[in-house]
Amino acid sequence: MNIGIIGLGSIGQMLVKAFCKSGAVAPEELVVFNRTREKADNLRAAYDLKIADTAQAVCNQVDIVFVCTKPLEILPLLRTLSIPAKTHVVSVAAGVSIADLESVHTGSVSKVIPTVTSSELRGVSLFACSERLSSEQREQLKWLLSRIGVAQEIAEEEIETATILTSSAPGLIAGILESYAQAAVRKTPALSIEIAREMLVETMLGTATLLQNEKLGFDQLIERVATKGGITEEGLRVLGKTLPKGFDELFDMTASKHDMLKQMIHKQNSTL
Ligand SMILES: NC(=O)c1ccc[n+]([C@@H]2O[C@H](COP(=O)([O-])OP(=O)(O)OC[C@H]3O[C@@H](n4cnc5c(N)ncnc54)[C@H](O)[C@@H]3O)[C@@H](O)[C@H]2O)c1
Ligand code: PRO
Repeated sequence: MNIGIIGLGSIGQMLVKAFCKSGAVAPEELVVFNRTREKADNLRAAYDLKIADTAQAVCNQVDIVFVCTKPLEILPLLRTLSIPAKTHVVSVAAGVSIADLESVHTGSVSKVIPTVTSSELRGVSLFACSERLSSEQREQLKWLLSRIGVAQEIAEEEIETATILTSSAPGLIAGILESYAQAAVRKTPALSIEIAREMLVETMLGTATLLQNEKLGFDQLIERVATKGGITEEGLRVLGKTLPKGFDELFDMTASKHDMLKQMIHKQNSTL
């Protein structure tokens, strides 16, 4: 199976690394193109993949192509290409819908929202497929994504909220952890920020492992940690007062950003 990747930024490079690391794809089966050639050359130093000279050249020689450019770059790029109808086009862009993709490609299209944690073969890739997909194409996509983490098929109307739980989450969690560490050091300046960060990372890994291995619910873990009348209970009370409002705002603002992006994409599509 030949797989194309157009755009080798954070997510395009992650896909190359994850597909190779998982063994899902042999490097020789990958055909890549990036606007700046240097990124492709750097990857080539580690993986024996093929570098195409143009995006069109990628599309001419693959069964499935992952387009990993920014949301506003996807449709203009796809419009310049003559993509064989048998080629399955997968967009990873937030805000670009299946209908948008179907307006620029006569063949099968899918929307995937990957996550950077797939470079560790962990995390959730969201996917939604067009009705044009054959069952083989759908199974192939699901298989590829399940090799680099959990492949979660999802209705398009749910994908934006789910993106915040899966794809944005590593960045959001890092932001939460930084704020957690900074607050600890503000409280106790003798504590080093580096040690505070290390303690949180190890604790987060332990927490996730415990939840998963013992199949604990969040409420069960809370009960195990929070001694009745103890310290953690007090911390949870504070979180219960402050976090719901903050998380509601987070989902509202990221939904607004998705809406803004979709409007720009539709405006762009109607003027092209
Ligand atoms: N970063 C994430 O965690 C993440 C997660 C899910 C989805 N996405 C989506 O992935 C896409 C890329 O995001 P990113 O964070 O990797 O951005 P990025 O800016 O790191 O990468 C974009 C890459 O596309 C290349 N590019 C631009 N136009 C091109 C063209 N015409 N032909 C070939 N290459 C071209 C750029 O040179 C760059 O290397 C976005 O649409 C984003 O919504 C990102
Ligand atoms: N990274 C992309 C963004 O921040 C999409 C979800 C994760 O826009």
